Amino acid sequence: MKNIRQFQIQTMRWRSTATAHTPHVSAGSPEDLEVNNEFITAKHYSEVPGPMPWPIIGNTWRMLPVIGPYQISDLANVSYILYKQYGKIAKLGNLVGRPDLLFVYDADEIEKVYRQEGDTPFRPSMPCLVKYKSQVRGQFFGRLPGVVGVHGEPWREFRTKVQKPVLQPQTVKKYIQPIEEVSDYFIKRMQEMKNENSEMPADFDNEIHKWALECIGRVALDARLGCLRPDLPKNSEPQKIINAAKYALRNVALLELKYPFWRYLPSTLWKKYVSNMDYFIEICMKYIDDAMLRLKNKPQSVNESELSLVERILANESDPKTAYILALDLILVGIDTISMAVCSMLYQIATRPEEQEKIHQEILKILPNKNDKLDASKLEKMVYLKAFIKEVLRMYSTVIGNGRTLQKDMVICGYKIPKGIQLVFPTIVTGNMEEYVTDCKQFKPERWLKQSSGYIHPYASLPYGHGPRMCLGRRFADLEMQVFLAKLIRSHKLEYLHKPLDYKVTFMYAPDGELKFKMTERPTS
Ligand code: HEM
Repeated sequence: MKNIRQFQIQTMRWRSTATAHTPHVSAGSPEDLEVNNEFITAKHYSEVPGPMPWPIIGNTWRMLPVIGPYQISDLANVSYILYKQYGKIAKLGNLVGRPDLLFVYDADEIEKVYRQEGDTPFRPSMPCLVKYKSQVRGQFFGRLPGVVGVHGEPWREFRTKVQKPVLQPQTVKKYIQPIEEVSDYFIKRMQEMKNENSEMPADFDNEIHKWALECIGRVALDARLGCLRPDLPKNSEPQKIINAAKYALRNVALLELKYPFWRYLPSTLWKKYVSNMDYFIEICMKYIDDAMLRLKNKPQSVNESELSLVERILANESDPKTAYILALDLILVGIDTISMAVCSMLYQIATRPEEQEKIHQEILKILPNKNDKLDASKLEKMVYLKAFIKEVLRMYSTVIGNGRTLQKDMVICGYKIPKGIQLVFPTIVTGNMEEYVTDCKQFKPERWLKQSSGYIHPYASLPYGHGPRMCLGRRFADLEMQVFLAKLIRSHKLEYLHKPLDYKVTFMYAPDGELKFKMTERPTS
């Protein structure tokens, strides 16, 4: 709020001088002049349209149970409603304990913000995690507490250390075979899970979470955690890790928007959040410690290309804590995101037989024999499957939007927006706007193929975000989805024979209901 007040005083000053200067540009080049003119002619921040705040409680009441019209589970619709009511920029202001939220639905303006974000972009999500990492368990996390819920220089320093090993295609390729092994085993388990109608159990989404944790275990810990064992008890450690990671992510929106009072008083929800995080770290650390011990005792590989992700990080780092903290971050955000994306992919495949057949035919050509194994060049050839994945993420973006806290004043959609405001880029809306995507209402994976004639604005559908802060796990996420779907559809036909499901926001946006897919083995060739 202090920033907004400063900004208002500043803009009053600009208005009172005929040859106004903005605080961050000096009139010189034609571009500077253009920016200056933009600031002079832009409308004041207070004129940005949006729902009227109530006295004292502002707009937070809109998220409250019963009386509030905005439900967290319905945030995707709220994004649409704000767009329909107010246009390409809408302000949800006067929220308890937090800066205003400014929804931007203009892909050109989104591009402008991303292009100017500098090398320490600020993604405002999860202030509860910021407080947990920096204050509640500040001693444990230390000076470089990872990337999630970390900002400024500490974020940049940590991200620089891990960026190359995590995103290097060479490292990712090393995991094709391990992810294939985990996925093959999971598909076998799915066959065993089938009921008398050949359908998956009602809690199949939990089984997908186990597959996701098993994949992350291979990537971040070099270990098979045994999550897919048929006899895994409900109170097993892997299941507890899944529950704790889900709890941590799924309560962020509640803590941030519905019950933000933890900022002032340690509310029950906040205390639960802290004890859940403590518990999550305690169990994960056991597995991470085991992994580190195993790696320490393993004969050193001289060839860098042989090294796993963790080994690469350990080889470049004198402090093993980097590998520990990276593993915690990847496990925390890498289970529920990919699992809910896979739930969405499976639902779309099962309910779109024509597209499923195209995927099947493509995979058959690439893997003609039942026991053929995958490699990088085969995955490369799966252009239709990759396009299908992109199209699901466009129409049903698993993460419904991204955000940035403005680090300098900017003109957006013709309004002067002060530093400190939190921008929301609702991918779920912009990815479905005709202006940015030709025939946006049609599900058309072909639009992503090279020869397609349709138009897609490059900043309208960004499921993994953009720029230096873009999703750190995106290469693994793409690999895991591709490998699992390719292997499943190569060998099985998938159907969904129940009432159509609606999509809902938990933290992720995914089908809401029991995923009782029918799975029929295809004749082997
Ligand atoms: C389909 C699945 C996934 C989607 C849609 C997704 C989406 C996103 C988005 C939108 C961001 C914010 C990026 C930005 O600010 O520009 C993000 C950040 C992040 N994601 Fe993902 N993600 C997925 C899977 C994963 C997986 C599997 C992992 C871990 C293995 C992961 C790890 C991360 C991390 C660590 C960050 C924080 C990066 C930073 O702040 O530096 N994600 N993800």
